[in-house]
Amino acid sequence: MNQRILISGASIAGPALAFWLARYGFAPTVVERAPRLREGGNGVDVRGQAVDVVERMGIMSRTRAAAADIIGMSFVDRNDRSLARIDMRAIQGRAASSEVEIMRGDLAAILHETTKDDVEYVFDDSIRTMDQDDDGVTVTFEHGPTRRFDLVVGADGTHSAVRNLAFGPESQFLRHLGHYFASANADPGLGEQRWVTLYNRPGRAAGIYRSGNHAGAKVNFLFRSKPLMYDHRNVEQQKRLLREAFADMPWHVPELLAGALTDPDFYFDALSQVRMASWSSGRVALAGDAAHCASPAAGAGATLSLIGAYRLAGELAAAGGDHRIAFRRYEQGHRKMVERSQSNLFIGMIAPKSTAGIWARNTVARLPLLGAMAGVERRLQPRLLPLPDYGPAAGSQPS
Ligand SMILES: Cc1cc2nc3c(=O)[nH]c(=O)nc-3n(C[C@H](O)[C@H](O)[C@H](O)COP(=O)(O)OP(=O)(O)OC[C@H]3O[C@@H](n4cnc5c(N)ncnc54)[C@H](O)[C@@H]3O)c2cc1C
Repeated sequence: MNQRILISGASIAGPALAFWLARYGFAPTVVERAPRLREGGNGVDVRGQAVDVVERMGIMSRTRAAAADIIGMSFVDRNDRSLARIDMRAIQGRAASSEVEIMRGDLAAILHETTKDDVEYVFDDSIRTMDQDDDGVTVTFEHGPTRRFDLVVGADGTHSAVRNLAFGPESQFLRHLGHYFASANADPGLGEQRWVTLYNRPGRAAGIYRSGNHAGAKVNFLFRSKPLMYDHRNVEQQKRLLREAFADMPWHVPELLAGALTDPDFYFDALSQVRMASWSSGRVALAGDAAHCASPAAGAGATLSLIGAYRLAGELAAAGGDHRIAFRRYEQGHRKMVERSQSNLFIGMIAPKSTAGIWARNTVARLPLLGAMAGVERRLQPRLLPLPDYGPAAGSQPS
């Protein structure tokens, strides 16, 4: 039952889901709009239960070997004098745990490399229409021929095309968090190795992210703004908005901007959350940011995607491919963790609204108690449902 599964999106959620589906005997196909695997983005965290998922996938040693090894954030003034530092390893409890921060592109590459022999990947294409009936879904594509699948999963990010087709326009589900974020590859020859160096003006932050395992750097920009009207697929419009927002900013911003605006992997988006009452509609389900983006400000996107993909595939296997049972159980198992992550934002710390706010942030950052306070807060978090073990014995295999 329900053997052929189409997944839209080849970033983190899509390939992770394909991995587990192939492991359980399903036949996944991944369609990705970009002509190749996208390499952009900063470090993403593999935390909590996602560590177990990555270990069960057998890719933990590769993931750890590619770790970005970031220590924390260093706040500087316009003359590069240090104002304060935050050791993020202590705050996240990373130093004494097996959790990993890894460049998003490196994690995507590991997932793709691990799955490419067992999974059909189609790059440079996108779903155009989906037509569900009792037995399956007929899918037409922008370029390829019409095909028939048993199930479709949208793992195509915050602006998911699958969600648009099956659930309606994104305006119903996207919650704007009052900021825009951009990231690009550039090497201005600035910033400290293994630190994110940040310069602030009220409501704006420009930064250099220099990981421990890459020669180049990532440059980042965050600015406060009410919702802006632009086409999220039009990169030139996004670049113009970024240029305008940072036009008068001192420090090294002019050269960071110059580098970012010429990078082909330039990434720009609103900080927003996806909130939905349900993650499935008939034979179509959503995974990762498409279902429940917590925003880069939560630092949980990759973790949630890895866990959600594990649960979705595992529930399908456990239910013998019955999507009605599996989609319900996937949601029951995963939602609590999503809600917890969506309420855990730290935007205010990165781009305080006012000069006084920047001063207060720097003062708090100098307190030695910050790591201990975060540890207490972590221990007070509500307990999550344990990660199920969906071995082949957990349920019947698809026939
Ligand atoms: C280039 C890039 C840079 C990022 N940078 C950061 C960052 O710096 N910090 C951070 O916290 N998060 C970043 N993210 C988001 C982060 O990857 C996610 O929050 C998290 O890893 C969950 O991933 P996901 O697979 O659900 O979605 P995403 O990582 O958003 O991936 C969605 C995938 O679907 C593809 N896609 C989109 N539309 C279609 C379509 N119509 N048809 C087929 N494929 C489609 C996209 O090209 C992409 O590969 C970035 C994402 C991308 C794609």
